[in-house]
Formats: sequence, C-alpha cells, structure tokens
Amino acid sequence: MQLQFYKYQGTGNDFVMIDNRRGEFPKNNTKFVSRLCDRKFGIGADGLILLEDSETANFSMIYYNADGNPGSMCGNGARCITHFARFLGIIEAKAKFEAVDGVHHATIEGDVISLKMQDVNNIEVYNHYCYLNTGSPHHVAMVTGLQEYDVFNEGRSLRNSLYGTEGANINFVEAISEDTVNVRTYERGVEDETLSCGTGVTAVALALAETGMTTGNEVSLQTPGGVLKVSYKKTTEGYEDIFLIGPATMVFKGEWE
Ligand SMILES: N[C@@H](CCC[C@H](N)C(=O)O)C(=O)O
Repeated sequence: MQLQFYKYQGTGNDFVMIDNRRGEFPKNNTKFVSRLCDRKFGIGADGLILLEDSETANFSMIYYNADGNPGSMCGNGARCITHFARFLGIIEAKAKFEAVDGVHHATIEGDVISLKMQDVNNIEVYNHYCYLNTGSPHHVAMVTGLQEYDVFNEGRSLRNSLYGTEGANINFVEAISEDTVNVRTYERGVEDETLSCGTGVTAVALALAETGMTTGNEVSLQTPGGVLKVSYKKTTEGYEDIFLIGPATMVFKGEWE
C-alpha cells in the first residue's frame, strides 16, 4: 500500500501523522499500525495519528498507540496534529477539533501550541500516589533520584499489578521547586518509557495542586524530551481552564510502499 506520511514530535513524544481525509487508511489493521510504529521494521514512533474531516469542527483526531490499538487522549499528539492542520492549510492560528475525549480548542504561535484539556473533577489521592484521568488514565508518584530511577521496570510493574489489563500510564516525579518538577513516564500501549507524555504532565500538575505541593496556577514540567507548561484554574468542583503548552515540529515526510 502506497501511503504518504509525516513524522512529528512534541517534546520527544513522536508520531506518524497521516492525512486521512479521503478515508483510505486501513483503520482496523492493528498489525499494520504497529508495523508503521516499529522502530526496527517500520518508520518508528510512539503512536500513529490520523487527521480526518469533521462535520462540527476543523478536523478530527484518531490516535493509536505504538502497539496498534486505539489509544485514549494523547496531549502531545494533539499539539502535533494542530501543527499539522496548519501545515495542511486547514487552520491558521486557532483550531477546534474532535478527539476521543471530546472537543478541544488549541492556539498556535510559531511552533508553540497551547491546547485546552477537558475539565478534571476527580483526583484520587492515596498515601504514595494519585490517580486521575486527564483524557488518559494516569498514576502520579513522587520519587527521589529520578534520573537514576528504573522507570521501565517500576512503571511496567505498577501498570500491570495495580491497573490490570486496562492499565494506566505511570508518571514518576521529582520536585525542583514549588512550581518546577522533573517527570518521567512509562506509557501504556507503548509499553516503554517515552520522552514525554502530555496528558501525563497535565496529570502531574493537577496532582501537585490537589496535594498542596504547589499553590500557584501554572507548573513547569521538565521531561527527558523538553519542557512543557500546564496552567489551570482550581474551582470548588475541581480543575478547569487547563492548558498544556509546548512546542511541536514536523521532522520529516516520506512514503510507505
Ligand atoms: N503520549 C500521550 C498519551 C497517550 C495515551 C496513552 N498511551 C494511553 O492510551 O493510555 C500524551 O501525550 O498524552
């Protein structure tokens, strides 16, 4: 199958991006999606994203994890597809698009995309971690020595033992100051550590606010792939006006024969 694709990255979280407005992509072929994402036998990516037409918004985002299965919301992927939509001439500086968790709005200035996330009203706080859904399910745990931390083995173990077959994404966090933290994430569906996770850092920022570890309304999150910002408004219900802010770029384009 001849297929034109684009390769994108948002703070090192990388995606195969495909313009599927003609509807020609074999959407139920799990093996094909995972093959395209394979780093040795394919293009190589943490996930694959289809841009499709929408009747109510500028476009629609369909996201697959690297294992070939449809994923839940991908924050970094959403920032990348906004950049892609501008490249295709679908939008200029503002986007409204449909994703698996509902409608999102985004703005783009240069290569920096500010993405509005869904409100979060339920954060489960336990002794050693928080659990919340920011479009994708996330476990957030504070650790010491994050740089040397065994994110792969600890993340995989928690993902399977605590969350069963459904799984969750596992974020490990070390504070630098009240509003700046380092984050490393083990991603469900990639089944490995990725260089950053957008819904993950969003979950981290809200977990810090919920547990009183930060008192402002903006957190800077340093991931192995770069820096993201999350801002939010705390209400009596939970959190609203949540924005995930950071860069995204096209890396290359190509054809799959
Ligand atoms: N990398 C993503 C998260 C993608 C979703 C996840 N792997 C899942 O299906 O659980 C992000 O940037 O949010």
